[in-house]
Amino acid sequence: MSTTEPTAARKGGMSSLTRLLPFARPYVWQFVAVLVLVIIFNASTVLQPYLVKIAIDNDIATAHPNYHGLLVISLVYFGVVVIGVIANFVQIVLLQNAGQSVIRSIRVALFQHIERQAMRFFDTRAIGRLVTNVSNDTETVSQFFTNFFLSLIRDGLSVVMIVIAMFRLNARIALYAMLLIPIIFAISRLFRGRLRRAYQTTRSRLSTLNAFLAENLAGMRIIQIFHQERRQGRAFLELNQSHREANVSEYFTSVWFNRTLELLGNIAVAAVVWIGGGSVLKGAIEFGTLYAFIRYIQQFFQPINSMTQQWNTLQSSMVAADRIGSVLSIEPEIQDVPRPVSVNQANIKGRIAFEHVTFGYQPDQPVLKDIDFTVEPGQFIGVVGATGAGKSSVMSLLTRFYEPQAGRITLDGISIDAYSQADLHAIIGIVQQDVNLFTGTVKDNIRLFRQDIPDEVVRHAAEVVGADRLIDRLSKGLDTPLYGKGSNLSAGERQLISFARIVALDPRVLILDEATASLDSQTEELVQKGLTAVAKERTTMVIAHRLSTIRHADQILVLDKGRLVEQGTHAELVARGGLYAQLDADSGIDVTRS
Ligand SMILES: Nc1ncnc2c1ncn2[C@@H]1O[C@H](COP(=O)(O)OP(=O)(O)OP(=O)(O)O)[C@@H](O)[C@H]1O
Repeated sequence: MSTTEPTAARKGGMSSLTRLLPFARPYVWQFVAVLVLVIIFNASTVLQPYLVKIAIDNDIATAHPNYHGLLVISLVYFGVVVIGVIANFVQIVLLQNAGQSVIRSIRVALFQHIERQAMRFFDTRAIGRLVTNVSNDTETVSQFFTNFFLSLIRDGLSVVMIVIAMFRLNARIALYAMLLIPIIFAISRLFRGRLRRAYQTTRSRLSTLNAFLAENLAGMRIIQIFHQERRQGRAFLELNQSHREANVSEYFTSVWFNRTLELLGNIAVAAVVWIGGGSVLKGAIEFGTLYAFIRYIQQFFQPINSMTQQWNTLQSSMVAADRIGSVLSIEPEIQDVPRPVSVNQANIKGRIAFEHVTFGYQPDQPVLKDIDFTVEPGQFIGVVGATGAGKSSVMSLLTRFYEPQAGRITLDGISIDAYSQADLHAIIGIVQQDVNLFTGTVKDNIRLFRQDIPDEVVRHAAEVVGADRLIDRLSKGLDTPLYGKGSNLSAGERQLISFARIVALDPRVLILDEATASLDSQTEELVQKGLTAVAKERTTMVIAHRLSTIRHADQILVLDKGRLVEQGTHAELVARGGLYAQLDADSGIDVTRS
């Protein structure tokens, strides 16, 4: 959170908070029950001084002390306290349960919403920021549903009940007490801005500290290799120092505020003792009434203090709700058509056609221009071209991660837009150079947590790509846990897992995006053999830096600056003497660097 939150964000925050209210709908009865329990608890608190007053006036400070009446009042007092404690306990449990359930729903909805976004969404956003949205911002909003909501009803009701009780006891002293309200209001106003600024500064410095920590932990290897430990240590110290100062200052402001209210409370008690004591001496009011007044004045400050503190909660919840709302309001750029074609995986042939496709990540800067080619079912296609020629972009369009500005892409003669994205992604499988592994076991990563894929299939997939030797070496075989992104494996080993994954998931169309780059030549040969066997039954498109990988392809597409400049078999293209032939002359060399 920045130190100066934009006013617009705060203004929009209230409506963002209201937009999150539907998440609370399933728990409305729990909130109603909380309300009832809060009333019971408050009534118990307000009743206690009144019962003591009755005991003093009727049974103690009277000419005829009444022991029996005292016992009855004591028992009633005890009963009232017990009811209050039970009501308070159940209310806290119910409210926390409802509040946390609301947050769980918001978090899941937010995550699922982010999952549905097209790639452009992720291109333009820092992942760290989205993580903050899903974890911290939802946490902050949860305080609205628990602390703020509770304070509003509990403390608001307390104040009202105490005021009523005071007026019922003695209207004159109650009116004097009401003089406190504008004073409390002025003090709260004075501190409100300071408290908010102090709170926001602490939050902002904490998030800077977290970002620094996350970045440095992820880049520890670079820090150590370049001897930056001391410098980063000093930078971390400075961040912690500024966080410490902000925290102390926040605490200081809050203590100042509380103590000022406490002082005012004590001055008010002294005034009541003076005014009320005088009335007792004159016999205008009873001693018990004075006692009750003193207790009410003390009780009066607690809810007001608490409500003022909740002002911060409301402010931060509004900012957080606004940030959540701004993500939730982004409609996924790429959506399924209302009635996608129904797909039977077994009947998919895997014929792919690009029809005059033009595409740019920025619409006015095309990176693919008028791309037109057809891949017949079961063909093995190589795609080559220099760095930035557009090879990966072709694959991103085929998987519908992005949509072309012009032209059409079809699968088995049907535009890929007509398929649901879930079906399309089940038909087309991709292996990239950067392998993404998830926290879980080797098996989880091969079958991508799909429990319907049996162990035998996973093992067979590993054997096909030669990953079985690796797995046999691991301490627990397929059940070996992989740490953060598979850091306990080498780059090549991670790649083998991703090859096994594609075999296990069995897509009809296979895309290998420079996938064998991390493998040594011996392992690559093994993987190639396995993949050739797998590729036989399906359409395969391979982006290759090394021409040897695609020499035997049925067709090779040569891209140059976003255009498809040549197309044919290796022999045809070499004979043609164009760009491919030039690349081939450097055969064995990484063609992107040629
Ligand atoms: N997500 C993106 N947002 C904006 N521009 C992008 C994005 N991805 C790629 N580009 C640009 O599009 C062009 C084509 O990139 P692409 O990744 O398709 O090339 P490539 O042939 O696969 O390159 P390489 O061999 O280096 O992987 C490049 O100019 C690149 O800078």
